Amino acid sequence: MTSPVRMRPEHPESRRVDELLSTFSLVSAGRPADPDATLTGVTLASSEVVPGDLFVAVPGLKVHGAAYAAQAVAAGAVAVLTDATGAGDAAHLDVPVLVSDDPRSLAGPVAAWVYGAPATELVTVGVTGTNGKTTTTYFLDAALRAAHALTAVLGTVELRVGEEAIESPRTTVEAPALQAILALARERGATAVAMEVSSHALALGRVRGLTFDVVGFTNLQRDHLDFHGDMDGYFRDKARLFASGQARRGVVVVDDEWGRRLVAQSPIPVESVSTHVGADVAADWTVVAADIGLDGVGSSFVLRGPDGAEHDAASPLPGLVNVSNAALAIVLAHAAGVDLDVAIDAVAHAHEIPGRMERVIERDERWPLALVDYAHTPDALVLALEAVRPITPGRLVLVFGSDGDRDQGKRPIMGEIAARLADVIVVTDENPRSERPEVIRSAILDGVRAIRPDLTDVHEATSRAQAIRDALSLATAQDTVIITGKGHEPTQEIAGVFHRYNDRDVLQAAYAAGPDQRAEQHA
Ligand SMILES: CC(=O)N[C@H]1[C@@H](OP(=O)(O)OP(=O)(O)OC[C@H]2O[C@@H](n3ccc(=O)[nH]c3=O)[C@H](O)[C@@H]2O)O[C@H](CO)[C@@H](O)[C@@H]1O[C@H](C)C(=O)N[C@@H](C)C(=O)N[C@H](CCC(=O)O)C(=O)O
Ligand SMILES: Nc1ncnc2c1ncn2[C@@H]1O[C@H](COP(=O)(O)OP(=O)(O)OP(=O)(O)O)[C@@H](O)[C@H]1O
Repeated sequence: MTSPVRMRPEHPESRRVDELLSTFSLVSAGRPADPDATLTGVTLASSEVVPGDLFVAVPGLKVHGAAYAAQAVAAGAVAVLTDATGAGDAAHLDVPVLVSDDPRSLAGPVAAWVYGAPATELVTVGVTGTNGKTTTTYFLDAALRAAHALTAVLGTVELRVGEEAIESPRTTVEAPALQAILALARERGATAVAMEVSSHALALGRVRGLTFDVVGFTNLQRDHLDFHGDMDGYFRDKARLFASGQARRGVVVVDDEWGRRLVAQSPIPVESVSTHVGADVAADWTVVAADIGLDGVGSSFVLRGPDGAEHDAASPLPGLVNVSNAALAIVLAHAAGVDLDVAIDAVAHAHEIPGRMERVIERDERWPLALVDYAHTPDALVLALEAVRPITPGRLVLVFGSDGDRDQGKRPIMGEIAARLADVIVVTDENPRSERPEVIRSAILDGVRAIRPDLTDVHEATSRAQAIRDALSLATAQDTVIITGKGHEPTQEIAGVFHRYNDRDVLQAAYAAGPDQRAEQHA
């Protein structure tokens, strides 16, 4: 995977180590700070150190970063910021060691300081929620692009500044990497940034040191309970984005109780958006009518603003959830200073988003329609299947699995959903990680069996690529094949190894091999 190291300013500002000490009231351990020593960057990972960096050594869930301080210094780190425990390990190093009670929380503010507070020169918008962050962020970027000459978009799919993009290592990068990217964006002349903010990022302080101009909330659904404990804990972590000092104002979708709770308790001013037509939820912005296009291309809807004026709008992706994402993106862009009509028009014409209801094979007389979607939670799976049903004259063929080392409870639930809403099911692997893949598949199949005890039209494939080929060979041209769970992901993680793998590539290779090959497989 490409590292975010490349996303750094070419001409960084420099800061003196002794100033860092006084600005953040740090205690010095080990060698005293040389008054001439300067810092030009910050990192949390020894493997990403660039000469001139401050290495922030934090206590992790697995190891203490201070164990890698010597490696960081060998790679060019000029100082180490750590806690009292880490200071013991780092004291012998030939660089100043600065001590704080909570170096992880300081990493963002310190990086913002080193890079010269880049966010203050950018319009910054952050989007959180279980589902829809990526989609909303891309819709939002389309609207920001209509008003700004250059923008950046940061999230699960990629880290993009203008036309320069790299694969993203995760949804929200570590705080120092984020500040470096913001500094690069500013250096390149970008004036607006749309980014996804995961609950892990909020829990681990990755957006500290950045005050967003506007933040958005999509929804809260069951996910990541392995990390956050329960839904209340998950909500508390998400709600951290809506805090004074973290954001100036917010926009919240109030379709679920969590959104309504967030509005009720938010310490920052928020606007609410209700997107379920007829739900009768009081909100500042309301989707009062929606025409969910049966062509699977998109939907049109009417958005009523706080002044009562009604606006014709559209989502370029199918399904009700994308009406919700489009409405949120429009209101976020407007709150971030984009003219409302400009935002509505730009969102309606937003480009396709990798792995989000992405149509890879179009239906013709020989091929089924085949799509890739990132749905990997029970609710998202329901929505994805419901979105494609109206555009499926024949049977709905679903290929899916569930991640290893992640929430185990959702496996049978997703199996049940598949059995209820799809006609033909191919259960396969997602990212098994350290778990045995057959154990994961078996948990999913338990759920399938609860609805379809005889397992009619249910298949199991040990290789995901084979599962996709199987699905294509099972499908007729009237059917729709939908592959959920991995979306744009460029790798599959099996037993600690990341294999290059992408659902879209497999579909395209099968398509390139031709329908005859498909028929042969069928035979
Ligand atoms: C659960 C979680 O988020 N863990 C994060 C946490 O890891 P950790 O506390 O276990 O760190 P550790 O491995 O003990 O290492 C401690 C410190 O030593 C450093 N280190 C470690 C080894 C080394 O060789 N050199 C080195 O410098 C590490 O960079 C780290 O700073 O801190 C590390 C950096 O400080 C993160 O890289 C790591 O994210 C891991 C990789 C991860 O997979 N996170 C996922 C779950 C995540 O954040 N996902 C969300 C999206 C979720 C979603 O919505 O789907 C995301 O934003 O991507
Ligand atoms: N507003 C929404 N409500 C519920 N489900 C949605 C919504 N938007 C998208 N989805 C479903 O969730 C899946 C993930 O969408 P998207 O990638 O936009 O979300 P995300 O928040 O970025 O997810 P992740 O954090 O896992 O990367 C989509 O493939 C779709 O099936």
